[in-house]
Parts: sequence; C-alpha cells; structure tokens
Amino acid sequence: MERKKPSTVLISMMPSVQETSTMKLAFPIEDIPQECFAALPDAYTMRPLASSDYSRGFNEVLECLVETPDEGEAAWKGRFDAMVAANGTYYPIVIVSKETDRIVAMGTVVVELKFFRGLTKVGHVEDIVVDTRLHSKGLGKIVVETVKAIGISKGCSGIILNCSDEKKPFYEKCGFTYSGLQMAKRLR
Ligand SMILES: CC(=O)SCCNC(=O)CCNC(=O)[C@H](O)C(C)(C)COP(=O)(O)OP(=O)(O)OC[C@H]1O[C@@H](n2cnc3c(N)ncnc32)[C@H](O)[C@@H]1OP(=O)(O)O
Repeated sequence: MERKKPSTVLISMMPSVQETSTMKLAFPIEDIPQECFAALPDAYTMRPLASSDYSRGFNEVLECLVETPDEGEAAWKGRFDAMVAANGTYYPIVIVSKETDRIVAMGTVVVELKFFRGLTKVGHVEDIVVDTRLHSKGLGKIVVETVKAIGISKGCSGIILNCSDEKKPFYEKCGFTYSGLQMAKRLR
C-alpha cells in the first residue's frame, strides 16, 4: 500500500534538516512518527537524543527524576555511543527549547526482543522526565505518547513501564492501565 504523504503542518513542526544534519543522533529522526509532533507547542522541537546533548543540560533535567552525578562529557558520550551500537534497542528522545537550545524534557523506549508470542518485542518506557519548571504543560504526555508510538512502529506487541503510585494517574492519562506490582533489589 502506498504511504500517505505527511501533512505540511506536521512537517513544519519537525526540526529542519539544517537543525539536525550536523548532529549525531541516537537513531534516525524519521523513526519518530510524524503525528507525534502535532501536539508540540511552537516554542519547542523534539528529536532523538544527540551526541552533543551533554552540553544542553541533559544531566540537569534527568536529575529531576533520579540522582545523576556528572561523570564528565567523555563518559557521557561513551554511554551514548554504546546505546547507538546496540542498534534498534534504545530510542531516547528529547524536547528542546528553541529559545535557549536547552533540553526541557526527555524519555526513552527500550525495545526488548522476546522468544514468545511469535518472537515478539516488548517496549520498556524509561526515564520520562520534564524540567520541574515546566510541569503541567503537556510535555510529559507528549514524550510518553512519542516513545509509545516509536515502540509500536518498531513492532512491539506491548509497551510496559514501572512507576511510583503517585505517577499512576499521569500514566493513566497516557493510556496505560494498572498491571501488577514492581519488585526490586537495589544494589546501589
Ligand atoms: C517510567 C518512568 O520514567 S516513571 C518516572 C516519571 N518521571 C518522574 O517522576 C520525574 C518527575 N516528574 C516529571 O518529570 C513530570 O511530573 C511527569 C513526567 C511525571 C509529568 O510531566 P508533565 O509535563 O508535568 O505532565 P503533563 O502536563 O503532560 O500531564 C498530562 C496529564 O497528566 C496529569 N498529571 C501529570 N502529573 C500528574 C500527577 N502526578 N498526578 C495526577 N495527574 C497528573 C496532568 O494533569 C495532565 O492531565 P490532562 O491531560 O487531563 O490535562
């Protein structure tokens, strides 16, 4: 079946070729389904994580979710490269302020290969976080809907996540339903 041409409106919301052509991205920008850009406010762009994002405040935003000590740019880039090398597994995305060129929100879907249900794949939603100063503006929902859509487009038959009880209403707004408890053995 012939693929429909994307609407001009949605194309105009995606980062321009000039904006991303010099960046090393974690995965091709075309892997973000175009409809994901529809709800993004004009003040922001959304794209895959780039190797230069260490200096756009990546750690500071992630710190709003979890302790993120600065290991230095070289170590950060080493981790970025390892994710890229695991081709087809990690799909980290960021939302960036056009005004400041700083990251304001991020999230990832990790695509896990399975042997069951006809060699299916399962998407794990990870590290969803919005800069504390920009909560309740719809950015978190855009990030979750986007990583969900990427996982589905990559062939996942299910998308799952772990979160605290307090975040349950947020994920319900993003279309998830309660599905049992999480267990953990923390080693550090
Ligand atoms: C799998 C994981 O990564 S779990 C970790 C989740 N991340 C964190 O805990 C980090 C700290 N928290 C945050 O970064 C943010 O608060 C997030 C990501 C949880 C939510 O991002 P925001 O941009 O503030 O949420 P957003 O504005 O998109 O809210 C979408 C909807 O969820 C609702 N919502 C958001 N947070 C909550 C909450 N804690 N309780 C109830 N409802 C909520 C909003 O009211 C909104 O409802 P609406 O669509 O009816 O208007």
